[in-house]
Amino acid sequence: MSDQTIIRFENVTKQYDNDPAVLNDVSFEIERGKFYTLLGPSGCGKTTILRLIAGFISPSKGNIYFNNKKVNEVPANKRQVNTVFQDYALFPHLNVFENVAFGLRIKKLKSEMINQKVIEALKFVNLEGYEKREIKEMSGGQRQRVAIARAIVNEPELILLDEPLSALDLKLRTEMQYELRELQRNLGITFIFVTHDQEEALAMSDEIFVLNNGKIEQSGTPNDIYDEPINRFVADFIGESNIVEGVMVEDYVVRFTGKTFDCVDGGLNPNETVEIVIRPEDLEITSPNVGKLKVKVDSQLFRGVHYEISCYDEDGNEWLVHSTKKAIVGSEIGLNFEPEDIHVMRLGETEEEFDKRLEAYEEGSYES
Ligand SMILES: Nc1ncnc2c1ncn2[C@@H]1O[C@H](COP(=O)(O)OP(=O)(O)OP(=O)(O)O)[C@@H](O)[C@H]1O
Repeated sequence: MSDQTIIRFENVTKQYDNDPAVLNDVSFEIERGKFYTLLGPSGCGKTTILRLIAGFISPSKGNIYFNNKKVNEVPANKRQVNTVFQDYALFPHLNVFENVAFGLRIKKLKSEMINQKVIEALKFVNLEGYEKREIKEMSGGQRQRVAIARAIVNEPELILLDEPLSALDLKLRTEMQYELRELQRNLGITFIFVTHDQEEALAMSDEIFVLNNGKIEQSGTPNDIYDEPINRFVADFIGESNIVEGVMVEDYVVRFTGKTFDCVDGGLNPNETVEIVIRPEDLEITSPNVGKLKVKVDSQLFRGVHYEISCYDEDGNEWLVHSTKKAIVGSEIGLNFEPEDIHVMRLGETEEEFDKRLEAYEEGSYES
């Protein structure tokens, strides 16, 4: 554990009543001053993690530490945490100023102090001058900023954001992604952000936790997760992928679609069955006799920045290609890629096993 750790989950399981566990033996650490994203499909347990951190619910098993102190039973109002909810949960009968001032009034701060802090928080979210406005007179994006001002005015150590951008249209959503990221950097407070939108997670986060069925499948920087997904779920969930079965020949050599290719992976057993991921943007279109793979173009969609081309090889595997070059539907083309574009995944490997294998392999001491 580093000195920077603010939250630590130690083998946390959460079960509601006698239902099956919605979080299952989850362990992770959150560091000070970073932007984290919990990413995963509906029902995977993202909100449950936020509610455990906020103190709205307690774990069924395991421990939660806040600044190295166990807080399993510490109530929400005794934690230095503020939550921005999906619907913002603003008070419709109070104006902008009073919405932001609410928590400070409960703490019984002097009115000059409240004034100063509220104005400062509104300045931070670019809403200076909006103090007297009614909530119903504010747009979706502005309401979002009021909710954030209400969270930061309390100077929490941690801000939790539960899908705060999901109600906004695409343009405003993109704008708010920039704003939120900028705000987090300027404040230096840890943000934990929940989304099921993978592009949003990749764009905003220092670190992403990919969740599935109450477990963390993989955690890491956006680059780590995009470039080295550890299994089919992560590869599929983060971006689009071509996934085919293969066999490891030896370190740096893998066989798939009946051919042998150089790759950059190792630490696997010879003849071990593996899964291969190649991202659509890493496939380059060339003539059929030159390409490493020969495929037939099945369909093509223009996506603005690229064509999305669906092809099939002779074994019936589908290959999705993102290319600025147009292809002809029904024609044969070749596909090229570099050794580092091939990502090899060991079947059923956990994140811990993956990290250990990589470490041992890089140190040259791997024994399988
Ligand atoms: N109070 C509760 N009582 C019983 N089951 C619950 C309760 N709250 C959540 N659950 C269940 O726990 C599971 C995880 O829910 P959670 O809200 O954490 O998921 P999520 O990943 O945030 O989903 P979404 O993206 O849809 O909000 C779901 O199956 C949900 O039905």
